[in-house]
Amino acid sequence: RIRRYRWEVKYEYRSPDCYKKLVITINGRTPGPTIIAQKGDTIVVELKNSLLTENVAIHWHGIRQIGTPWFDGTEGVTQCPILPGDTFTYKFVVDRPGTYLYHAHYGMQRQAGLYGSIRVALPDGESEPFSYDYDRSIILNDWYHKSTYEQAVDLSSKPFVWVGEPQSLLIQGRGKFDCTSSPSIGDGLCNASSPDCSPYTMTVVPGKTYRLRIGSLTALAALSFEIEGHNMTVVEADGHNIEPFVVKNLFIYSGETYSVLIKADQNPSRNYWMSSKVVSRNSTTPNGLAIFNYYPNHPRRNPPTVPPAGPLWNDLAPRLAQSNAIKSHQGYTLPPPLKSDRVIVLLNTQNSINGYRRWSLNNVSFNFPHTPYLIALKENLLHSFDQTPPPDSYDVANYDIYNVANNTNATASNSIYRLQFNTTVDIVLQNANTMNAYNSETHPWHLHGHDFWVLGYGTGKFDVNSDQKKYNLVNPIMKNTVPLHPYGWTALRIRADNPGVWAFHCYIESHFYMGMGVVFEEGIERLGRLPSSVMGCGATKAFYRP
Ligand SMILES: O=C1O[C@H]([C@@H](O)CO)C(O)=C1O
Repeated sequence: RIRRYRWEVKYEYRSPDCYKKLVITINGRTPGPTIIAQKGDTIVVELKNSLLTENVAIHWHGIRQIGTPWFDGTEGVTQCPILPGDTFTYKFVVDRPGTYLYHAHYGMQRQAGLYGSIRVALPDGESEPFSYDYDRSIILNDWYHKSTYEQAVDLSSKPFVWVGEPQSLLIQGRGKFDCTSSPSIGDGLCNASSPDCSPYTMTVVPGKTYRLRIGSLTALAALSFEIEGHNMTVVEADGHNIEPFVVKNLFIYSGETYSVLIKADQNPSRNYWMSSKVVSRNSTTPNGLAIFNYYPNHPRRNPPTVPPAGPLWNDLAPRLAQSNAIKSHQGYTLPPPLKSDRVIVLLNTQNSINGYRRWSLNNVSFNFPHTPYLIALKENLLHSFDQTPPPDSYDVANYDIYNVANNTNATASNSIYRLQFNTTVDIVLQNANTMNAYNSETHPWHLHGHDFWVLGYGTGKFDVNSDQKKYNLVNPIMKNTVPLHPYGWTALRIRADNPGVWAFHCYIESHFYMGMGVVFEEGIERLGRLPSSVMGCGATKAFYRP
């Protein structure tokens, strides 16, 4: 079946957390419309860019784009940006059931509000290994009052200006900024009586079980999410069924999706708080709140209780425990190949390069190319990017991950990793100290075009000989986004079997902007002609035939 959407993308004034600012909407909405489809459907989105003076591109997060790598929507990697006034048509197949997302993938535009959910149902006659009465989706987000332009200029300045902690947390596009907390906002910009300025409400019928699909698209924050007084049974992660486990609060990193089952089995005469809280950073951002409304109570009636405080921001142990608890559901996820053909270890560091603050992998900080890689490779425009491959490892013996390193040898480059088609590749993410003493941060890493097996997490420096022996090769989960914990490592295995060019990057908007990503190419020679609609920029102008 073909599902067609016609979207117009625009800047409009909104007050999602009571503070009025320009946000990007789709057909007037942020979050945008939910795409609801069934496995095997073809999604066609005709996107009109009405941003007036700004380009755009949309990434379909978690959809592998098998056979359509040019519609992955990653500006600079798979396509030229969509110019203001242009209409671009994305067309791709949703080949697996599960919970996915979509969002802008141009600069840091995602955090301006251009995002939404994708829900893919099973084919008729098939059922999940769990049951529920109703299906709902929410997106968790954080929210800044500065525009992405101001942030981009700040981050690119000498000395750099950090974006800081977000002003609010949003649940399904709604939050509450305390207008009185900032006396400088006295000019009507902060309006607690705006109709936008009210919490999201999820209404439930007592006794029923809800499948809640939760996605996080925060620009910076790692979150803990909970529903006061209710346990959640986690059953799906990034589109894969997992062995169910029960939590009071769910840790969710930007770019991840989970399905949880919640039974509305508490005292039905009142409402309950839904709450999100920043973890892993000593944040000043107040918790995000929404209302879990038991029908027929009034949906706007506040719960009679103080909202849950959430876990301690700096308690790493329960976060590691949750990462380690996620195992694939027997019979639903293919086991990984037992050996890999290549191991790429990526050391994550914060660096100073020519006085600019950057993030690097193995001392190489990613620069976007002027010509999208997919087109450069297919059309043999190899002069358009650095052909020296980036390194497969770092100086493991001599690098101290626990100290501030001066990294004087870091460079910036737009080179890419070329993987041999149909090989098995291990990627080990290695965390380290930032440029501040005693500080290592959580980084959510997202891979385009693939799901990877998560073979393990560890603390300290990864050791090829001993740590590989501890890999879970029995029931590792497959995901597309995974946390790298402070001072830790995360080991992934992929099959390089999807012809195309794929970004792999930290999901923190400002970090990817500051160079925290790499790009993989595989099997490019197997692809047919590229659609001309993805061309027209950089060195590809000559190949564009409308
Ligand atoms: O990239 C970053 O910069 C700041 C901080 O290191 C600046 O001092 C921070 O927390 C980041 O994640």
